[in-house]
Amino acid sequence: MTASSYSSVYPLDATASGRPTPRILSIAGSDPSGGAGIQADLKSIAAFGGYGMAAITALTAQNTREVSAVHVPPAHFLRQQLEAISADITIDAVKIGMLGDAAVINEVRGWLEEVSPAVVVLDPVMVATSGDRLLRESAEKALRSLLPLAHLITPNLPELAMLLGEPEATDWASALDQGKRLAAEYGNTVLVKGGHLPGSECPDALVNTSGLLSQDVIEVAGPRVATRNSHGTGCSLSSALATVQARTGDWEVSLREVKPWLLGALQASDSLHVGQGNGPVNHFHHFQQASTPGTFAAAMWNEAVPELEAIYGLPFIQGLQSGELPERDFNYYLAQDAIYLNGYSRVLARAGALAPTEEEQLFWAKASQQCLEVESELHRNWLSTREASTATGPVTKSYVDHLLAKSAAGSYAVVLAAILPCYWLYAEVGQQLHTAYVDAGAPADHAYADWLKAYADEDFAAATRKAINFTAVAAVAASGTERTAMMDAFTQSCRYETAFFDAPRLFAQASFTRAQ
Ligand SMILES: Nc1ncnc2c1ncn2[C@@H]1O[C@H](COP(=O)(O)OP(=O)(O)O)[C@@H](O)[C@H]1O
Ligand SMILES: Cc1ncc(COP(=O)(O)O)c(N)n1
Repeated sequence: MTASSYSSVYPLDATASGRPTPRILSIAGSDPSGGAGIQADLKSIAAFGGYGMAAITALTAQNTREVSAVHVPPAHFLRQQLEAISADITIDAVKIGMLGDAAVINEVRGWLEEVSPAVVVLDPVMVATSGDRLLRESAEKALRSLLPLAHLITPNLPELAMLLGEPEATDWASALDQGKRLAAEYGNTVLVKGGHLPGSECPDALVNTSGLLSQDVIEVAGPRVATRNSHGTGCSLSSALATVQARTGDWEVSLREVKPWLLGALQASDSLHVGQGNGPVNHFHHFQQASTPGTFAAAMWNEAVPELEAIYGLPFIQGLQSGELPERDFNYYLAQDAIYLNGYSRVLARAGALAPTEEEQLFWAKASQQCLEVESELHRNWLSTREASTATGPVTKSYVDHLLAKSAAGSYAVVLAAILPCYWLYAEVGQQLHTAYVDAGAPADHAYADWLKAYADEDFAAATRKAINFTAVAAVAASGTERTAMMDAFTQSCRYETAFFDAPRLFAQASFTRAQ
């Protein structure tokens, strides 16, 4: 048996939904491969709920491996683009990226002086990740003249060194010192980025020495992701910061919101399969987790698949399927299940108490009652003739404690996420075991025939689909923090499901050791 990439109980698909927004202008170069430049900016702006606009400074021919050509259109045409936008549209923030040459820089400077946008983030792009130049050397002086017009400057370490005319920093402390010197020289805030340093950590820090921040240096830690896919990280970070800053007006809040997103985008970059070189980051990874009930359900399923694989590999499940499972293990499982169901019933009742609609209240109240009925059925029909320990086992205790803790915390969405694996994984395992039993010709002399026949219950599968839907809908209404807590609770419960099926083996082992 294997866990397929799609749930057999619940149909997974996704639909899009819209969101409201600040208006953000990117003044940058085009990367036709979509990972950096205006393409990355527009994705990042959209990822943070902004309305993205783009005035193109230069066209590059590039992919994930190299920049093979750069074409800079006449600078006065850029000015026309900028004026067309500012004549009509209120711009809440501007992000500036690749500028190409001094003529372009001068036009941008002239326009900035005229319009004075409320937020200006300058990413002083000089060299691409691939090592190709994106700013003429002769334009470096002109670029420095733009710095006083920016509120936030986001150089990488080579760019920071060039702007100061110093050698590149090789450790974090000297990078911060350089950031302080640049901030002091131009009177603005500098974001010092750890991307170009070695080591397992990848911190960023906001630096401002004129008292604009709560401290001169606000460091936001983060782990380094082991990936080559860092094409466009600087572009993505700066445009995301411009967008959140336009909404919050606070650089620290903005960085603390953007940094974990960028980390997730780097971690999810492999799934994009774009190019052979330094690939792009996955800008919409967080959206894909929760913008619709379908996407959240799919994200939960992704978490559940490894646990299902583990469950199918357990001697308990394999023994249940073949009929060779020692009866002692099965009895232990049934006795623990009865204890578990009693606790689970209380948590289901709590979900009913927290439910936002009468339909859901009724669903969970009924589920809670049915759970107690199954518990007494277990005692009446399965346990009355068997010998099994009635003490609460360690896995049962931990699993129920985990559920009770989530229900005590009071978030309906989180309680549902904790409850769900018991439905979903049980229904999946039931269906697989039942199918395997039927495929084997439904042998009547199978030791667990009655159990396997009862396992794949269509009413239970229908209830599972409802439970998944309620959870996924609750996720869309939940805050980002609550969704993270949901995913945590869901994953934890999935792990307990696996441990629960493995508990009879561990109990038998421990009894054997004690008897020695
Ligand atoms: N491997 C990585 N793991 C985690 N974060 C990274 C990694 N590489 C870059 N970053 C982050 O990406 C952003 C861009 O950093 P950096 O690579 O220094 O700039 P640039 O893209 O301008 O060269 C920063 O927030 C940095 O911390
Ligand atoms: C048009 C354009 N703008 C900026 C960058 C820098 O991005 P990165 O340094 O992350 O490759 C790029 N490669 N292309």
